[in-house]
Amino acid sequence: MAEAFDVVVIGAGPTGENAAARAAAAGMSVALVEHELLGGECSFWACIPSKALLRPAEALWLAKMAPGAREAIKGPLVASAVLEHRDYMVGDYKDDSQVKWAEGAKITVVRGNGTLTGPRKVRVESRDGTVRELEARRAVVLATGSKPRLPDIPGLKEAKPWDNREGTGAKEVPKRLLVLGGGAVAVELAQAWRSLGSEVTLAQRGKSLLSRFEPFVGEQVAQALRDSGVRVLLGTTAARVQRAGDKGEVTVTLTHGEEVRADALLVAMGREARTEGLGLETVGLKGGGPVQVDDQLRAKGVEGGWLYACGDVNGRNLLTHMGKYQARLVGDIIAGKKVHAWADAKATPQVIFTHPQAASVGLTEAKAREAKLPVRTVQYDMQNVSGTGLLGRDLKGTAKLVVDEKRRVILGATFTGPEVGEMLHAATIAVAGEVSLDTLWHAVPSFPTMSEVWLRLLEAYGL
Ligand SMILES: Cc1cc2nc3c(=O)[nH]c(=O)nc-3n(C[C@H](O)[C@H](O)[C@H](O)COP(=O)(O)OP(=O)(O)OC[C@H]3O[C@@H](n4cnc5c(N)ncnc54)[C@H](O)[C@@H]3O)c2cc1C
Ligand SMILES: NC(=O)c1ccc[n+]([C@@H]2O[C@H](COP(=O)([O-])OP(=O)(O)OC[C@H]3O[C@@H](n4cnc5c(N)ncnc54)[C@H](O)[C@@H]3O)[C@@H](O)[C@H]2O)c1
Repeated sequence: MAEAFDVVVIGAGPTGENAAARAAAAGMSVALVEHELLGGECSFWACIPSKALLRPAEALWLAKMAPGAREAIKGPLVASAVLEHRDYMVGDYKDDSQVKWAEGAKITVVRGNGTLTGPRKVRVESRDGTVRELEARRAVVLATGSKPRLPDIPGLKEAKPWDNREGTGAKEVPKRLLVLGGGAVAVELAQAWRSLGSEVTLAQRGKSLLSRFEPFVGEQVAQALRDSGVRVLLGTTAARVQRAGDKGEVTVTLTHGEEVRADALLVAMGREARTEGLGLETVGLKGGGPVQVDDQLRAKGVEGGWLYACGDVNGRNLLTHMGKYQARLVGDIIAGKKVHAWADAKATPQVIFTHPQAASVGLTEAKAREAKLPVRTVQYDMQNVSGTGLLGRDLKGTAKLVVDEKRRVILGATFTGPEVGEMLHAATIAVAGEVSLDTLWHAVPSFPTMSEVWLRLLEAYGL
């Protein structure tokens, strides 16, 4: 006989954990199904380890910009200590603390692979072959995340390249690393492994890095990578890949004809929703792509509105904080609240944790113009505010606002520079809250912080 819960959540990454927590906090009984580690990709093989690898290099870079501290630095990063710090931050790849948290939140953890077997029905098969049948009285939430995309390039699969798991989890620093891709994973991990001593080449098919951001972001991050010794190749990608033996040198022939040899090859070419084998066809959906959802995160095309999908699996915004946002809403919606997800389309923030950092929220100028909005932009150099100069010599960056001229509200904001990620939330509040420029003029930034750039931007606008 099936075990009944109000809500069954499949996948215990940050999204599934939050959906389960919110539903449990509203008094519902919740089963959280996970076949690997509670905490998901983000905690063990993505956000946390990548940031743990990047932060020491950023701290060293900032110290080198501060006279007095600079002179105290006697050598490069100690790679073994950085890798140890990474292992500490991922809890040595154990999820004990998360299990404890789930128990405390009155969530029933069910270990095993979850598949839909029909409306409101989930079958969980554990590694030892034990099967548990679950039934959801109110809702099933899919939060199965995503997996790396491996393009069909001759020899690539056979060469056993690194994906984000080895890219964040490798125990040794490769002498030579080739990174394929030019998005967030590529730039962050290229910089991280370069800082640990690898000779890094990055090959990006497009003409710029980080193409979803304002164009100056990709240009400045490319320059920073080059300054730190990464060879950045734009407009080229792998045409063929060959590995000598099982663990030997890898040779990649790039589309412009050059051959690059490396000890490790990292594929950072985007991600795909994890929906195959999930039993979607048993409820009338197709597997293989993201689960299409409406603004209440309900799967489109499923009668009765009992199936939800949030986080990477619905393909709306592949970011932990956006998955968690959707998850909180799903918990509330199942509990009967009338809410919907609108920040996805209007006010999604993102920080790229390279040094310098890049941070943006809302629409870029190009996207706003594409949407035919009445756009005016203002831009200011971060180095011209006292806060930046005090943080260190020769630190630079750019701040840009995309303003809706008619409504005098900010549609999008982008910052580059040292630690600008921590400045982003002010912009997110302004964008999500549609705070008028005239009101923002009275939001006084402290002196001498980098946030004074807000004053300069508003002055540039004409206030
Ligand atoms: C290298 C890297 C760095 C990143 N850095 C950042 C960052 O700094 N900030 C940020 O916001 N985002 C970052 N991201 C993106 C972020 O990792 C994802 O957006 C986030 O992990 C999505 O969370 P999720 O819970 O939806 O999915 P996941 O984290 O993928 O979790 C899904 C869970 O479901 C489980 N699962 C899947 N199928 C089943 C099944 N059938 N049965 C049982 N369990 C199942 C999986 O084992 C997994 O635990 C990064 C991504 C990468 C690759
Ligand atoms: N700090 C952060 O917020 C952070 C960090 C890492 C990852 N993430 C998120 O995780 C997701 C995955 O990151 P990602 O960098 O893998 O994906 P991405 O979509 O950001 O970038 C993919 C890159 O691969 C290239 N590419 C795709 N297909 C290709 C092909 N067939 N041949 C050659 N090049 C190809 C694209 O041009 C692009 O540069 C993203 O949504 C990203 O935002 C976020």
